[in-house]
Amino acid sequence: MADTPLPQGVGYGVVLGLGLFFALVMNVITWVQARFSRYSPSSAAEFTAASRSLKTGIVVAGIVSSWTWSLTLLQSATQSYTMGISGGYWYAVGGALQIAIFSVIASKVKSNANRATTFPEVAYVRFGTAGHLAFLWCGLVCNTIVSACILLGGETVVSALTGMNSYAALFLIPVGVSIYVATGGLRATFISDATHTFFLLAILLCFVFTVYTRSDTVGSPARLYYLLERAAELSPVDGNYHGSYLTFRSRPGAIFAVQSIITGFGLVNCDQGYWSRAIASNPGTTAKAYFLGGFAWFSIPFACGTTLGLAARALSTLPDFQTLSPSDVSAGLAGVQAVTYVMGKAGAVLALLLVFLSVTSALSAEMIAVATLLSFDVYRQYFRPDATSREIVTVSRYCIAFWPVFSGAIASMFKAVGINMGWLFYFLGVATASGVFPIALTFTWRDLSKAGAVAGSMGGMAIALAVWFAAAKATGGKITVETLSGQWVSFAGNAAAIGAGGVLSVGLSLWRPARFDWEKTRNMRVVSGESGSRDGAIGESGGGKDGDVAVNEKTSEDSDPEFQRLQATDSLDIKSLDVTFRFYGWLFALFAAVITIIIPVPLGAAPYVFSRHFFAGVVGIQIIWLFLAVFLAVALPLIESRKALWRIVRRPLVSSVLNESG
Ligand SMILES: NC(N)=O
Repeated sequence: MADTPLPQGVGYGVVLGLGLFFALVMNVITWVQARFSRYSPSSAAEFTAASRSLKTGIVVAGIVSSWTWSLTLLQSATQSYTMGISGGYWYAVGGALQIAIFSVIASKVKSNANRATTFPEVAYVRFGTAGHLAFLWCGLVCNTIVSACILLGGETVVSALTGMNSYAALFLIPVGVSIYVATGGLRATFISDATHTFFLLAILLCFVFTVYTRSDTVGSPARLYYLLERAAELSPVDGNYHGSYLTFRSRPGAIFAVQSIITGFGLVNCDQGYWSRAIASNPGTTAKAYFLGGFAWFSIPFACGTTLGLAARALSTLPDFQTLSPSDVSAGLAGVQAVTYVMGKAGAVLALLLVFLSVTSALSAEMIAVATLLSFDVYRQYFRPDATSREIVTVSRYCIAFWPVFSGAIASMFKAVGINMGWLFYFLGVATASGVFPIALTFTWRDLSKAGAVAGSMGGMAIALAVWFAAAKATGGKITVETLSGQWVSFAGNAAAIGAGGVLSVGLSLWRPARFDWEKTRNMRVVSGESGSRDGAIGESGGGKDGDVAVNEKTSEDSDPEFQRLQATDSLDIKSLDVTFRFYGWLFALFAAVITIIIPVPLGAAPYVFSRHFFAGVVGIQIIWLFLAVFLAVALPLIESRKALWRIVRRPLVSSVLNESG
């Protein structure tokens, strides 16, 4: 994009002004909550795990918002722009499956390691230092690449729309986020997530309605259909049936489907953020929240692909639509250019806000995840085993201050050597998917051995990198940024990562099974000196009352609330958790079968290009799905927290009246 639709000042205004405004609002909320509810962010359990007591709606909002990266919005549109409607669909499948499968894994986390805070901690109990360091490495690699990817997506859009200096954007975007995360901890990220999700979905709905009902250039599914037919004549998709953008019979779509699913599995398993959320939620609500979160999140990349990506391709047939260079497309600018063309400056401002919101909420989740890993698995594990709750919170805050600088520097290095967000997306699977089997099996399979866990995660990563480089050399003659991002090359790296991780971890464990006793992880030690719970906070759970898993409360002589909490949660009803595990196992299998087989396979197997009516039906489903997401991620948290919100609003009012009259 040569000219920028907005002045540079708008870029700085949004990045710094809006970022600091959010920080201020979140600080006020955190202060009010610490003052008028029972949760204080000075406790480690509250800071890193939100006292493990959040309700379904707020966890759904957190999951949707933290899983909606700049990459989600931009790359899904790019995929549909380049390979047609199946691109955005497969992007959505890839991410939604991984979130939804956590509903199954989460029951196992609860029943087998409810006292854990991080996934490497559990590896330490099961496999000792080697397992701990291997998993910690996987976690840190994942958080580093994801943070860089999120920042590069945000930077590309901010500088393309406003001309803001790229390196300034990379370092300034995280400033406001780090302030509110450092003060409020995980619960602050959940609350900001819910707010972000509301605006994000509202902006997305605005784009969808403008493109399909109000725009002079598109304005209806029928007109978009007509323009896409022309686009297929002018620049047909190599490997698609009749070169059409409206078919699932697509070779690049099929390759991307596999890549997207592998990458998604690698990302959620290696990202501490998703384990934190599994732990933070009430046992009765965790599984439900993950399933609903995956279902709601699907609507976002699906809409970005089907609306923004396809609109960009359709508009490219018009003479006054600015041509996108291959690097613009790879950097994720297709969708942004489409809304800017359709809505003018208003579209540019909304796109800027949309991407900025997604960057900040996703980055806040990454920051808290990294701070949790560094404070629990480095500081407490290797430097200060008797660290108190307060010390852990202090170290977490230093880590949150450090992470923006570190990830900004890494992203700048990538930028300087010509690596953009799209390239990193393909690299993510290569770098993380070897951890999928070893990490997931750590919580679910007692026979997983130390050799299997370490060789699977670390050996798998080494094999994946070797295969990736070899494939680039074999197909492109040399190893360059460009040859490494070829579709078959990254497919080979992704497949090697998940395959080698799986074969090594399962194979070595079958050879010498560990026969692990889950009581050891159920009795893990927790941080000493936990306290800080008072009563009633935003998103607070009803003590398991609304859940589908029984929690047998026990009374204790001990006055420490954290001790009492553990007494209660340690007596989780394992049988009920097994029922939850089986229920969500079946539900997940059904969801996976529908979105990966029942819908796309017949569509892809048949020599079929969507008819005009069929396409209009898909657009309708897309809109209904977005509204369902609004209900699950915006309305539900408000409905569930209405009493706590009212208490928080009422207490300052009552105390100020009492102060005045006293
Ligand atoms: N969060 C993802 N995979 O977009």
